[in-house]
Amino acid sequence: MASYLRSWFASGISEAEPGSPVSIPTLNLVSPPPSDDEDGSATETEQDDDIPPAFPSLQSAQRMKSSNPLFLTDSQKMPPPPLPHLAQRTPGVASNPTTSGSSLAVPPTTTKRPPKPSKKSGKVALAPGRSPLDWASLKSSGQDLRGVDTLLRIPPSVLKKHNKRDDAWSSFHGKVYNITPYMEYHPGGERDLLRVAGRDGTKLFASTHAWVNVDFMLDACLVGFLVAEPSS
Ligand code: HEM
Repeated sequence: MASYLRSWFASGISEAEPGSPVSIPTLNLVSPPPSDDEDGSATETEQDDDIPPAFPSLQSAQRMKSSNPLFLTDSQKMPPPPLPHLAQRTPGVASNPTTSGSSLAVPPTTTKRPPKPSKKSGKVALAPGRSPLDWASLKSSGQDLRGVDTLLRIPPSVLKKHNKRDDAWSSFHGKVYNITPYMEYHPGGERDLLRVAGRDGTKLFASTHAWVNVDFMLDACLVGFLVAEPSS
């Protein structure tokens, strides 16, 4: 192979042709060191060049010392694992995972129905035009949302009377608000809001959504301040 390449180089690239418009650089051939196939014993159709030499070398000390054979016969090799009994498997039926090791059946955790969400409390679908943004617009519209002319001093007995859907007051942190206009805008629904109608709702409010700023939400609905019951 190497001799063939050398002869090809020698014949193909020699000198630039005189008078040629393009000057082809001259390739100075350096004779390679003589190799084994120079003696003419190797033929041009030789196929062995790509086969690597044996490793460790056939005459190496490792081969001499070792009593174990480097290449195992088929009978000396470890047998392959047994094939799964696919033919005996019924499609759709879980095979015993302790004996088979695998299964295509649905995992048992997903066969149990998820619990239905509780409808007791939670976010409700607000009617069109009753979004938090609509509430903000209503608050700043200047419309009277208090229902009173001046701020009042309100004892619990008076607060108690305002406990209906169309006349609902509630107190939070000592301030009394008319929550009636907010009913349709409450993301938690009217029913939950009515639970605090006519009484102090501070505790229930805080346990439901302490992050909501009630004073900001209902500032336009302030009707007065909760006071102690007057002694008669
Ligand atoms: C008048 C005072 C109240 C105001 C201004 C108010 C305001 C709000 C606001 C702004 C939200 C939305 C919160 C959010 O998306 O993070 C909300 C949700 C809610 N509110 Fe109220 N709320 C009031 C009273 C109450 C009361 C007394 C209850 C009774 C339990 C209640 C129950 C709920 C519930 C269940 C939600 C839905 C929580 C959720 O799943 O996100 N709210 N409320």
